[in-house]
Amino acid sequence: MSMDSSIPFALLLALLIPILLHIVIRRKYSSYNLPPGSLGFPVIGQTISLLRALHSNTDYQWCQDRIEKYGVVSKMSLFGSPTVLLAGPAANHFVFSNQDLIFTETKAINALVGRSILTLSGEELKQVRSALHGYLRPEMVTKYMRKMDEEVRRHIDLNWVGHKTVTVAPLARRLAFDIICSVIFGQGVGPIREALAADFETMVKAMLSIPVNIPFTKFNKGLNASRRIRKVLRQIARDMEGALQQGYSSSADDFFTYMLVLRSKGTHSLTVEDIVDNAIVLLAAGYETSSVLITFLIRCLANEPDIFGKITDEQEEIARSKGPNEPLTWDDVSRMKYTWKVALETLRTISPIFGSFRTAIKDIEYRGYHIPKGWQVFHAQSITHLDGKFFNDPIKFDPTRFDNQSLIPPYCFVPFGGGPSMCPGNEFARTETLVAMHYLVRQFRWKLCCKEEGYRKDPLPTPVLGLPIELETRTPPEYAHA
Ligand code: HEM
Repeated sequence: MSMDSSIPFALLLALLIPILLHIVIRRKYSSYNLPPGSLGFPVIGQTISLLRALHSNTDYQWCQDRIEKYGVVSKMSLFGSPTVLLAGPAANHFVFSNQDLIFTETKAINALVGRSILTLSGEELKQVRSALHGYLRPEMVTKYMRKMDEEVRRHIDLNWVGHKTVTVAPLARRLAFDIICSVIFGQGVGPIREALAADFETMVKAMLSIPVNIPFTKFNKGLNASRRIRKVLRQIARDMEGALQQGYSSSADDFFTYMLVLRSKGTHSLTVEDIVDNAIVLLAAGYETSSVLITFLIRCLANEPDIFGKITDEQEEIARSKGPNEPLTWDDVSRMKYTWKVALETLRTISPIFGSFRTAIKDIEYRGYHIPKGWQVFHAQSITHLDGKFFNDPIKFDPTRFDNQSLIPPYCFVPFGGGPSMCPGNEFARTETLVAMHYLVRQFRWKLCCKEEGYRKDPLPTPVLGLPIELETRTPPEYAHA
């Protein structure tokens, strides 16, 4: 076929394939009332357009455009699967409480994090969920305060003090990683933690990669990193198991001991290998999201001097009630009410998690439409955060919205999700963020180096330059500790 004659042929094919696909789907699901919308071009569907929107941070508008065209339930095709987009408070309630919609497993996630809360189902998932939620419940977080306080001070002394400029995003990632590492398995500072930090960065990048396991692909590097992480954690878990068997271990604050004690009581039946897999998820889920909150909170404060001033006043007041070098306590953190409202407003305006992908494990009906078994749901949960129907003047940064949280309509503010899979780490995230802000605002003032710096979703919000800021020291470090 000559070049000239192949062009009309390709055009014809481009026209015919969606029509054929439409006919096949119509036939297969003739008895179903499928949501409105088009599945687009085979395999690709709307994937490229969504990825482009995430990258340019226009995903909110992307979803709104579809909602205006088709309503709050519409079908499309994403990452090779027929998908239904669900948005709005009613959809949030529906998805969070629906046991027949499970997190979509990808080949990459399965390979990288093994048998964990993200991939288990049925009774095993219930057991793991209850154990993890128990490990992160507020009474447990009170016990982790001391380590959080130590890690924040160490981090600031090492990375902020004496610097004229710092780049916030990588520092916030490292701080959140150090905190969770020291809490979860008591891994102190040193070469093991350094190696783990590097391997986690590589593994997390591979979670959304194309699962092609040939040398030097993102996925291959992620797999190798995940193997090294497993080896280190397995050894730590075995050491803890040994200590427990010999009666040496008195505390169950570290995740391994906590899980091994629960197993000995018959609460779950996970192997050491499974416990390691879940520790990996806990670590990754914890530091990825909290670091986004800390980063954007720092950015918001640079843009809002009045709010910065009020937070400083609140933190100074708390510091005045403490002795020199006295670590923060749970009571101190409970008094940081205004600072937390500012953090909530940060989560509203820049939610670390835009949405999630779930898979229907049986036919489901929503608002009169069918979601067939095996289809994906793209749940754009945070779209309600910026909807003027629920938040007056939604673009305005206004922490007073959280003065009376009962006025916020149900399922409209959901940064931590909801229902049985609601983020168990919310108290942990709140505490570490407030501890970090206490020491930062007491010691420094800051300005953005680049006022126009935007951010993209990668898939979590990431400032394009990493958020460089100019620092001015307020209180000399020797006085800032308490
Ligand atoms: C600002 C910080 C955080 C945000 C915004 C956040 C947000 C979320 C969201 C939206 C979900 C999914 C809920 C759903 O779709 O049903 C989730 C799940 C989860 N998060 Fe967080 N998270 C944060 C911090 C943390 C921390 C610090 C930890 C651990 C220490 C953690 C551990 C988890 C785990 C294990 C799950 C899976 C829960 C399950 O499937 O039952 N998160 N988080």
